[in-house]
Amino acid sequence: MAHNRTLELLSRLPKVDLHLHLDGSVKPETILELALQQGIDLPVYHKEGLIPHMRVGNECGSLIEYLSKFHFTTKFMQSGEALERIAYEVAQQSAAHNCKYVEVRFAPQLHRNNGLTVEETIHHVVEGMKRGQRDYGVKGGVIVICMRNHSSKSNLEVIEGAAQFVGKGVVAVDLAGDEATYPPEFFREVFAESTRLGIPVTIHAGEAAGAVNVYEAVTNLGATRIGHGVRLKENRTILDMVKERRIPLEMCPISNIQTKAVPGWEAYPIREYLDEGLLVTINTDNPSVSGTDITNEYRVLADRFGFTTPELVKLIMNGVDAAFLDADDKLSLRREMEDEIRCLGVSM
Ligand SMILES: O=c1[nH]cnc2c1ncn2[C@H]1C[C@H](O)[C@@H](CO)O1
Ligand SMILES: [Zn+2]
Repeated sequence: MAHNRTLELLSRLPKVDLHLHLDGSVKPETILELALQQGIDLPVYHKEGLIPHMRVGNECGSLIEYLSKFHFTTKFMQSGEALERIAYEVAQQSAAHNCKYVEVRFAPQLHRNNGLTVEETIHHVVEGMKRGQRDYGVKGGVIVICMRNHSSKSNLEVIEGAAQFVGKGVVAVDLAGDEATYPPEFFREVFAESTRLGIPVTIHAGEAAGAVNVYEAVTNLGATRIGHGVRLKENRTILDMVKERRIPLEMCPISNIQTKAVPGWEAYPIREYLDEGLLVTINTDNPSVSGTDITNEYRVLADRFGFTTPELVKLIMNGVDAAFLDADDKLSLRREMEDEIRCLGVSM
């Protein structure tokens, strides 16, 4: 186990989180308050009792089971006010772990039950993050998600909505949901539109299905980053392509074990990928569903794989390199983080 000094250092190191879902980052306390405000019944009225409804347990057997937890939370995320509040609270929670930059992703079509438009949902999430940046100093960007189980029409609406906010808070678009049932080739038409509009793309791939999905995402959907990519190790040729093109992998260790992207920690390829020279980044995916936070992700890696402090710093700085930021903003984030790391007495 990482002893106290390592844990203390991990929590103080400046970090980034590039893969975090808004609807997987809701505090149970917030659900309690939103339910009262919105007049929605809850199964229980105390924080501890809500956790089992929001979080997966050790017995989680698949991505499908993992995804079932989101139905509970999204019921409370159907107003602009709720979206803004939850985005704001992501910045608050990020600051508590010295996370300097966070890319928050959400699927607009899951938040329209009470009549919000796609653009309105995006507007409120952007506003919440802006307010979070003002109050907590956490910089951020929004990634707008298309869902695998939605129609092309619905996903095209999402791309068009996202395009309105590029340069005004939105940094990319994504594809999430049940990967095994809906392979990436079903979405060529949708992502042809994001390419046409010049919006950067990241795709969840190689999580609940094989490496060919990573190939499809990069070559036909225009992905310049990959969500997870855990199963890339199953195909040497595709792994080499990802390496040559310097496509960052947004890995989310705790979530990847829970969804059974690999059978267990002994099969988790992070050490292999780092040694191969792949651009691996560490992220949380869904703090409230996975019961994790960004410090915990690094702690688990230190414990399970014996990563040294310089290796952990390398993983952190890979995240800065992979961020959907323009060159100037990336350089200033990099400098700010390097200065802070040096101040902690860690050599770079
Ligand atoms: O790890 C994931 N893989 C695929 N889909 C996911 C993952 N985590 C969350 N989602 C889905 C469920 C959410 O409701 C949706 C939008 O954030 O994205
Ligand atoms: Zn995800």
